Amino acid sequence: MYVKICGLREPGHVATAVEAGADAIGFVLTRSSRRVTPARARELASAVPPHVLTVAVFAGEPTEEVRAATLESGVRAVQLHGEHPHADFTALKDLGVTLVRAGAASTDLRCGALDEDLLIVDAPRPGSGEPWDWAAVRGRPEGRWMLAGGLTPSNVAEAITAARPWGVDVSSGVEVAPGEKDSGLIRDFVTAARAG
Ligand SMILES: O=C(O)c1ccccc1N[C@@H]1O[C@H](COP(=O)(O)O)[C@@H](O)[C@H]1O
Repeated sequence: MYVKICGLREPGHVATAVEAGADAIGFVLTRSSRRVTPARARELASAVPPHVLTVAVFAGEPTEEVRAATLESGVRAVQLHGEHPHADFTALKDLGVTLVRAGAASTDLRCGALDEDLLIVDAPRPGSGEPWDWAAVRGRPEGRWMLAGGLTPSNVAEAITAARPWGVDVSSGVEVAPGEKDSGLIRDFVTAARAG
């Protein structure tokens, strides 16, 4: 089970996620209580070993802004939320980073439909911590796809059973307050996801 921990802002939480065995770590570069600057994302990403994917998260920014922020942060993957045309993914190909498309269950559920490398199937309001009907997508997404939206250490096993994803992605569920991660919850989430 591939595990991504998103919305990290502090070096201690980055270290915890790496030690706990996360496969990917996300930095939010869009409007959010978890937002960090590209410079801060670079600082945080510099402590992440190469086997862990560093991801910059965007939601609706123009491609040129995404490109500039990605280069400045030095991350190895870009995650785009929202209604992006195929051309936006094509325009980012030359960056040589992993492209991640994120959308709700109503979007095209074939990973690679827009030339992305990974797909995230998320709640209607990304980053809200709101659970949704995970079972509704069971058997529908194709390829390498992660389930997100309202996952926590307590419910991730149930969500995996319901939706049968390739991976899982969490932000709110490992926080004690909006934007405030908790090391214990990060560890618990990775353990529960792997056991699920
Ligand atoms: O985490 C955010 O603040 C965020 C803001 C805008 C777009 C995406 C965001 N995060 C993504 O949302 C899900 C996690 O949601 P949840 O908080 O666990 O319910 C995940 O894909 C994050 O990368």
